[in-house]
Amino acid sequence: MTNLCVEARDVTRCYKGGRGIKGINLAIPMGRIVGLVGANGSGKTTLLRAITGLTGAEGDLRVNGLNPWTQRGQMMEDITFIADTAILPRWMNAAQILDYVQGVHPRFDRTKAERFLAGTTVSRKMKVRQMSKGMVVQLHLAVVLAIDARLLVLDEPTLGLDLVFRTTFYRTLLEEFASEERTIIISTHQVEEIEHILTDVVVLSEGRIVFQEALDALEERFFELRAKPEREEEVMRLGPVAEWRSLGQGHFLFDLAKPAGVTAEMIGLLGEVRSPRLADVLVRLMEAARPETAGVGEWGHTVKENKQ
Ligand SMILES: Nc1ncnc2c1ncn2[C@@H]1O[C@H](COP(=O)(O)OP(=O)(O)OP(=O)(O)O)[C@@H](O)[C@H]1O
Repeated sequence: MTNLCVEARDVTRCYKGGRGIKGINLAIPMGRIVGLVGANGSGKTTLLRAITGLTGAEGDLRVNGLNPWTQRGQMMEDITFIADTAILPRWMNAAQILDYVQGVHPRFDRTKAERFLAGTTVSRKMKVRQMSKGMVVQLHLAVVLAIDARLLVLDEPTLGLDLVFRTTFYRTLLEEFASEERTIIISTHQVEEIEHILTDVVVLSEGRIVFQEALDALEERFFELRAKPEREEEVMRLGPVAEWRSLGQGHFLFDLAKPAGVTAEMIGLLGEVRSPRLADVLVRLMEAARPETAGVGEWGHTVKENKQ
């Protein structure tokens, strides 16, 4: 029995013009909370739809050990997939939605959902169209948290919500759903909002995975150096993976995994070193992976003027 929740080997779904996802290799162990990050059109939704069996693809894909295309019915008993929290049928009231989920999902615990809703402002008789977006999220959370699934797939679940509801959504998810036996995959554009709950991050660019790493390892791997102009030539010789300017000062991102031989101590001799923000690392890596910005080195260099 495998302890991998998602295992993808060379998964490819090509649309016209070479768009889609290409050669995806992924191994997500059970119990992880994975952030799927990438620019618009990078393939996040396509990958999540393949994982949930909604989109066909070439290659090998196993979800909880099952084939999403030939064993979808059985596979979905253990998965909850939310494409958008705003899609609940507007003409139904909260109680009818719970009736519906109870009818279609064998692992739905109605009592648990009712208990969760009792602590919110959503009443059982209220129709979805009468609810604010925040209330719809509460209702959605009640459904999600009451389904005893081993994999929860969320495709930009908090789009269009205000900060308070976004924060509540993720906090509740972490407190009420996450466990060692459950895996969560969340696609998002706002990685800084969820980085505190993630264990891993996967970055897509133009349909390919350009980076995947556990967050713990990321902290050990990446350093940001602010160097004085007179030291910049020396800095460049150490092979930063990206560089940008802010208020005239050069910022250099180093990945200690490449090139081999560079250490934090060597970097520290050339200026002020700090841990970069995750969002900064990911944005620089995504920029560097794009053909129009890629330059020297495996990731390429990006030189950007940051006006802030
Ligand atoms: N059914 C389809 N037919 C044709 N092209 C498609 C289809 N679905 C997706 N694509 C293309 O595949 C690429 C990846 O799309 P996808 O929706 O997976 O990206 P995404 O990363 O989720 O984007 P966003 O962040 O904007 O939601 C895009 O270029 C898109 O136009």
